[in-house]
Amino acid sequence: MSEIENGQGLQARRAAITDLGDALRLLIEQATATEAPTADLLRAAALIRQAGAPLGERARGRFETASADDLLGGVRLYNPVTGGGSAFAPPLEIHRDGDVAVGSCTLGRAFEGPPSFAHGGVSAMLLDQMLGYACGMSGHPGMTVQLDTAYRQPVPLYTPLRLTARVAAVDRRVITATGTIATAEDPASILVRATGTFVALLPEQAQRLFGPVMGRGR
Ligand SMILES: CCCCC/C=C\C/C=C\C/C=C\C/C=C\CCCC(=O)SCCNC(=O)CCNC(=O)[C@H](O)C(C)(C)COP(=O)(O)OP(=O)(O)OC[C@H]1O[C@@H](n2cnc3c(N)ncnc32)[C@H](O)[C@@H]1OP(=O)(O)O
Repeated sequence: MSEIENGQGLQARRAAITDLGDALRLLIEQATATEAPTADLLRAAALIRQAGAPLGERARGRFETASADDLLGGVRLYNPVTGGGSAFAPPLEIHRDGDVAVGSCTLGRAFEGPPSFAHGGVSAMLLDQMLGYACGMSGHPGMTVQLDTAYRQPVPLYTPLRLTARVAAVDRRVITATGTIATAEDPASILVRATGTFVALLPEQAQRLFGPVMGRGR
């Protein structure tokens, strides 16, 4: 894509993707929290369809990575958990602190399960990402083959959260990682704990699963 062949164009595109993601996340928050009159809902639906139409004119296929992504460099702008371009992502921000991955995010209304608290599947999704990041960070990237979650207390919406993950054991291709969710205000009170098992892919497994994607050379 010639538009992003120079680095400046790439930075501008990534910033624009994140700007669009911010706008979409605001829209989702407004749309899930709204009690506006019914006529306003219909008007908004029509305007949103109109606004989105140009985006559909050039779309990538299933096996094409986004031109602004850098798969091997770990840049995934549409990751549904961490991606700044994803309407669906909180987004979760993760950084490394020694051998621990530390994450932060705040969940809005769209992630609600029990009234005023997060859906359990959302907590599992956040922890899967955290554990996967800890595996990659430790030099043992793998795919999740099992994820066990213990829900000790509900996770509140509209509250800054602090997540952690670390690798507990590596046995040849099998990596075990553990993680937690707490509020940023009270990080010692663990709301959700998870233990995940990850498997490092054999070359033939990687080829079978990701060959069609990697073949495109991005
Ligand atoms: C890619 C390079 C990246 C470089 C990254 C560097 C830094 C990156 C930093 C951060 C990365 C950031 C974030 C990470 C992102 C996301 C996290 C989310 C990850 C996911 O969300 S990913 C999607 C969900 N995930 C799947 O979609 C997997 C479906 N699955 C399969 O595709 C197969 O399952 C496969 C191919 C994985 C394995 O193939 P298979 O199943 O045939 O297993 P195989 O024979 O190869 O066994 C090998 C050993 O695993 C043991 N084993 C198997 N299952 C087990 C279990 N349940 N419990 C305990 N051990 C188990 C066996 O017992 C054996 O152990 P042993 O070797 O000791 O005998």
